[in-house]
Amino acid sequence: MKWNEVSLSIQEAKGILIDCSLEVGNKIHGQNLEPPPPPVTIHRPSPKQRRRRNVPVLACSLQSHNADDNHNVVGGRSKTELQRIPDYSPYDDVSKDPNNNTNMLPRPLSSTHSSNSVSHLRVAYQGVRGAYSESAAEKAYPYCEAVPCEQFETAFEAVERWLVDRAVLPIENSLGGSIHRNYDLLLRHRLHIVGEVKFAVRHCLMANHGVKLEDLKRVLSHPQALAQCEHTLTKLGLVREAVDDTAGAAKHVAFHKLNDTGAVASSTAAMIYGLNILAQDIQDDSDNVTRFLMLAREPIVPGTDKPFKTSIVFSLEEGPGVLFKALAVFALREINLTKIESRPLRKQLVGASDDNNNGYPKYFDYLFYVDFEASMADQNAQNALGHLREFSTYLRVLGSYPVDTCML
Ligand SMILES: O=C(O)C(=O)C[C@]1(C(=O)O)C=C[C@@H](O)C=C1
Repeated sequence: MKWNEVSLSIQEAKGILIDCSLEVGNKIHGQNLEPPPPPVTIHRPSPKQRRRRNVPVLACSLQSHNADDNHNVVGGRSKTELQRIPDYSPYDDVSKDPNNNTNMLPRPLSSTHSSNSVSHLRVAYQGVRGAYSESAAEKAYPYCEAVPCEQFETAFEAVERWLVDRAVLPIENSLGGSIHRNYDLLLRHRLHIVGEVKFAVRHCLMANHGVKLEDLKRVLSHPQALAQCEHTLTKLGLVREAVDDTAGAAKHVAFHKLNDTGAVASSTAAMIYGLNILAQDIQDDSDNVTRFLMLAREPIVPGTDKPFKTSIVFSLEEGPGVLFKALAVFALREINLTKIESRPLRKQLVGASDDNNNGYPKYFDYLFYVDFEASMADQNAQNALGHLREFSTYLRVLGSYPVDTCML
């Protein structure tokens, strides 16, 4: 069995696609996203727009001329068709497809596409200008046009609808833990992880000029940022209020000229929105790192020339020791796991049967997300997934991508 044969069946893929086609109506910074126009198109910024950074996504209908997106017609079929029927990818079990024709597969990105060499890309991130996610997008793709999105889901949709080329979204933080919403969205959408970015997050407490620390009664920020500054904010006795992103908090405080409210955000956000920094490095631990995922419509070809990591999601039959057995497939082959996360399994997403637990309905089924240190180009990793597949009820490779070894 080949690495690309380990994934959900075509039937299951259909289920996910149908589900995600129902999810419409999100907004990219105030603009309603219409259902995808036929044919699928992408907004290519004019040279003038390209010079203006952070232009929010506009649904418009110019054809793509991006070298990276040259798969509009694949094997005689338009990209539109390929997206409506099962989303072909090297991760799908093509051997189960009666119409299997590898010529129809979109050409995967090469592993260099995930590296810093890609410029002129439009990269979606969640938040407004000055958000940590914007900095992470710029670290992942220097010279890219970073495109702000209101919600995580909007960023996923923007990639799927060819409005942008990539998305960079947070997945875990060394102090605050996992960003569960993005784990759930990874399953619901059919994007591929093509890279990761680790970003050192250094929070500042900021307020309008003239406002002193003792004037503050409350503080606004993203829930993750508030959690990362728990001790400091408790010591200061500030009431915490959660908003969509850290830079959005700074913008709100500045825009409304609040004089009893501060924001927890980056020094970049303080500069952009003209706020005064009252305290620096207020995170509970100086090692505060957020890991972001780089997402694309197509996977990269995994390599063995540098350290690679692979992310998978699976579910298991009920029974004693099944999780132990699942993890043993990696231990037996000396493959190191770097992350394990469990999330509730929503049956309609993976097409699982409505099974009973000794006659009692079962409410608590789980999906397991695992990251391991190996490339899917490595036979050892392929063997491990082949083994796991023997007793998993669902298995999908989310991506095999280079490890980020450079901290910013
Ligand atoms: O609000 C921001 O600035 C973000 O980029 C989001 C986010 C997150 O979701 O975890 C990213 C990094 C920090 O951990 C705090 C917040």
